[in-house]
Amino acid sequence: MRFAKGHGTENDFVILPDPDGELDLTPAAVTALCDRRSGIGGDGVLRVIRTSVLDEELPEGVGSHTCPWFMDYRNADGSLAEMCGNGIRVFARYLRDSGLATERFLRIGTRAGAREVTLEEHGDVTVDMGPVEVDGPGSAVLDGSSLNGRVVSVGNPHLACEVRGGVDRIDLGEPPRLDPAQFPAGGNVEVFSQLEPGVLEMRVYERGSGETRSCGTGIVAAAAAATPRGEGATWRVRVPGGECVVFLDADGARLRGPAEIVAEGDTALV
Ligand SMILES: N[C@@H](CCC[C@H](N)C(=O)O)C(=O)O
Repeated sequence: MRFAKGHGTENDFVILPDPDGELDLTPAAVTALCDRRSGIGGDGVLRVIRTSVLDEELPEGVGSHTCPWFMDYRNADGSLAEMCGNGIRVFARYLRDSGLATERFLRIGTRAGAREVTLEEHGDVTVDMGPVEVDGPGSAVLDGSSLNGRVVSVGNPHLACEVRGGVDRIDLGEPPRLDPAQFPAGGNVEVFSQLEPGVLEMRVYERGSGETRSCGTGIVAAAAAATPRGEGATWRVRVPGGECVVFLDADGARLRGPAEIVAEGDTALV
């Protein structure tokens, strides 16, 4: 099986080109690929498949005539996720580099709906992330203590928690415990602090992958939680793996950041 490896702010992915949907991608195969010692290593898998050959039910607006390609995203533990903000930039870069797409403006299908992606002239990739819902308060139990935040949906579920004293003092070694009534399918937990006007720092514990160096949807969730309700804003968000920019307005969010393909090869793990 051909594969590529890519990352966006060091959130890294194994990319599997499967245009005609011939692959039986089991959770066990995903965990084997993502294993950092016995596999290729990654926070998740991006299966590149034509929307027209997918056999799962697609969200409204994700038709093969409007979105030829579907980002079939899997977390490192093999679970499915609705959306991946870093992954979709890497996915777009792969489509373009491999010649599967020739345009700079792409519309890509995801389980959270269709997303418009622009490969910028200067190298970064901008994604229209769609609507962002900032809901009521929620909490997580981390390292025996309770952390309060806002429940945010960016197509996938997040708890974005503003913390005092910097994000480095928070131990994200163990999975945060979330209220199953609020997060029936689990969730991603972000801790963030404002460093200066317009600049946030953030760390994340991702559902299905553990602590990662970055999470694009998490970056958007933190930026939305830091913005007073009803206001537009631009935030630079620093994560351990780099920096992204979030533009928020009444329609939702756009996320801009880097996307790189670093290797290609063959694997017998699938
Ligand atoms: N790393 C991603 C998010 C991947 C999915 C997430 N772990 C979930 O289960 O919702 C990003 O960049 O957004």
